[in-house]
Amino acid sequence: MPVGAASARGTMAAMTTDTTGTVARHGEPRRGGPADSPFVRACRREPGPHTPVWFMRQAGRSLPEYREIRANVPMLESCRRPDLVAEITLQPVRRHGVDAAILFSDIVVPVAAAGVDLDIVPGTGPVVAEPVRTADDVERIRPIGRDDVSYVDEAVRLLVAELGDIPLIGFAGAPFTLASYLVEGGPSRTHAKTKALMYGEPELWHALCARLAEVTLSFLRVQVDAGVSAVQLFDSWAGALSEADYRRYVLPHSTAVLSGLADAGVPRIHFGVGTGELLGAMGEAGADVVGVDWRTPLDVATRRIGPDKAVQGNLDPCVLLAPWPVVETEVRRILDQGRAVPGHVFNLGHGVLPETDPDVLTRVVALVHELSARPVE
Ligand SMILES: Cc1c2[nH]c(c1CCC(=O)O)Cc1[nH]c(c(CCC(=O)O)c1C)Cc1[nH]c(c(CCC(=O)O)c1C)Cc1[nH]c(c(C)c1CCC(=O)O)C2
Repeated sequence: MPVGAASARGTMAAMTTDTTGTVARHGEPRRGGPADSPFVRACRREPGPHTPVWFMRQAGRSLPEYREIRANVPMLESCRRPDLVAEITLQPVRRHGVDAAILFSDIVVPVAAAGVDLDIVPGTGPVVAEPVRTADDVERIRPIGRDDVSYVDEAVRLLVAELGDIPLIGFAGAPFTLASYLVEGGPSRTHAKTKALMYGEPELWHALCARLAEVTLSFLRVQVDAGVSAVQLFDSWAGALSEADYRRYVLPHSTAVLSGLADAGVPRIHFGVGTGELLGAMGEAGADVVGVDWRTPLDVATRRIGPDKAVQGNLDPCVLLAPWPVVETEVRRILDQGRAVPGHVFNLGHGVLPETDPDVLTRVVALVHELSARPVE
């Protein structure tokens, strides 16, 4: 069981709270808290007791307890209720024993707080009432502060107290991925309208991305100030771009977000799907850890990213639907590759699919811990 999981499991009777407010277990020496956890150590490329593992979209529809709690609550409303956010965030920690929790929220939450009229439609994703396509539309996206997302501040504080030594990951969507939802009006396979605006009206494009970077940075600042131990910037759809276009149209804005957190003292993870050709640039944006999908082996990724960053990934989420021996072989292969890189956080190459058997996730966590266990000096 990971350190501090007893807290997340709700056995608070076995806990004491020291003068710094940090929960410690009876009979155990005080440790360094989440900053000393296997997850944060791997992000810093420091050795730890085992390879840490968590799953993108671990809080969500693969869990029956999630479906139950969300039964009559719309997605955006659930993101705005700190009690629900805390409970849903803790569900996968209790069930799987993962090495990190990720805040339950969505990439469009700060954009909604900035005044964009949108909803998250079940089975579809974010849908924007009036797509953003003109300079006036961009102007209507207001800068945000703590008061606009006080429910996130509150939820993070609740969670940090409850999680003890287990780190909480905060997150936000990167400017390109957010811009795609805003310009298209919803999910898109080709991002055609987004790219048309990018190529056709570069000034407007840069104004939109600069505004989104500002909103994103403020949103992440609120989470850092409330106590998250790491942040992940999701640029899920950046892989739709060539490296040259990524560098020209996107990199300056994602850099504004990540470099804006250089003084925050928490690891910054930068993730996208289909970004094999962009990995070097995504590292340059100011990441400490670069997320890698299943298309690029971790050792190849590290050659592209450089030795001064850790990598996170990269099991194909579809492998979890295969028979267990296949899952085991793939986990072993990824851990072997992970041994050859400066720091490895085990994860999927993209989010958990809703049809995934949660017991398989639990088994993967145990297997990663078992196969990677090592003595620490
Ligand atoms: C692109 C993107 C979105 N949201 C997110 C991304 C980036 C990650 C990625 O690439 O998958 C990020 C996200 N969304 C959610 C989380 C929660 C934390 C976690 O467990 O990882 C995170 C990190 C909850 C969610 N966000 C959403 C759900 C499903 C809502 C439900 O339960 O009805 C959850 C749990 C909705 C959502 N929101 C979005 C999509 C594409 C969807 C799925 C649409 C669907 O298939 O229903 C936008």
